[in-house]
Amino acid sequence: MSFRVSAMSVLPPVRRDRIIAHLPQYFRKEAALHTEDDFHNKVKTACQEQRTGTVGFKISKVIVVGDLAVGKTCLINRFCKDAFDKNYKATIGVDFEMERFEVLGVPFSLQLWDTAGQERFKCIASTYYRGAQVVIIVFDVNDITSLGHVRQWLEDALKENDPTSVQLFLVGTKKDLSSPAQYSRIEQDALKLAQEMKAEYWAVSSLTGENVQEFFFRVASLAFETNVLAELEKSGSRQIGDVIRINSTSSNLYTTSKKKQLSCCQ
Ligand SMILES: Nc1nc2c(ncn2[C@@H]2O[C@H](COP(=O)(O)OP(=O)(O)OP(=O)(O)O)[C@@H](O)[C@H]2O)c(=O)[nH]1
Ligand SMILES: [Mg+2]
Repeated sequence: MSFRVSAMSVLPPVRRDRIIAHLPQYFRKEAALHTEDDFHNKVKTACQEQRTGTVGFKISKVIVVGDLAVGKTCLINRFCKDAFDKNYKATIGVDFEMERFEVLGVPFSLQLWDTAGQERFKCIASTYYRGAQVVIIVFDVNDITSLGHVRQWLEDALKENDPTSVQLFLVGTKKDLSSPAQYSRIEQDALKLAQEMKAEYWAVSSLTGENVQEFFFRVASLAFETNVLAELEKSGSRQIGDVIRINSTSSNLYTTSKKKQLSCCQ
């Protein structure tokens, strides 16, 4: 008797509120990773024709960094657990949550790494930065100092990753505590910084939930889109020749992979 266990049969179905059928829009046009109305046509076709290769089985790593108490843990908890705790409990080292989505009918998972902002835990936390596809840098819209530290967080996160392939987001939290006038002042600075860093800018409130789901849907969608495009490029260049290459020199398997291996301690 043959017995097959596939990932699909082991995992429970994706939650109905994690199904993404259209590209969620950016928050601010002037600081968006791209401003297209919908998913790339190539991506839509590939999903329809089920030509997404291994994308559906991969898990994309997302790291969330930023100063202590800016609201990183609350942001993740609002999205993953629909909960909010007004008491501050510092993250010690790191925590992570898995979130499963279905994008254009294809399963897609994000592994969200919540890191510690406190200086004394930073050293442990930074050992988990490596291999991130998405970096989310968080600041508090009521605290200009936390915005000032964003560049340092970026530098630390990119040390452990390939800067050319990371998708970057800059997120202002605690929007509920800010008056519209105060908010729009800090937004000017945040937008400028986001543009310089080539990051997509968002402002959210984990207390009210404002923009939280929209933000994570956008992250999942853009990460997914990038992965499908990369997969298509790979399969486009592979074709018949690759079978021959695999059979003849196995070392080619490694030389075709461009992934950079960075050392942890420098
Ligand atoms: N009003 C309001 N308070 C918030 C919001 N997000 C977080 N807070 C509060 O800010 C404090 C810090 O939140 P955390 O999410 O624990 O901060 P963190 O960035 O994870 O801090 P570390 O783990 O030390 O790096 C807590 O008291 C939260 O209740 C928000 O959107 N609105
Ligand atoms: Mg925390």
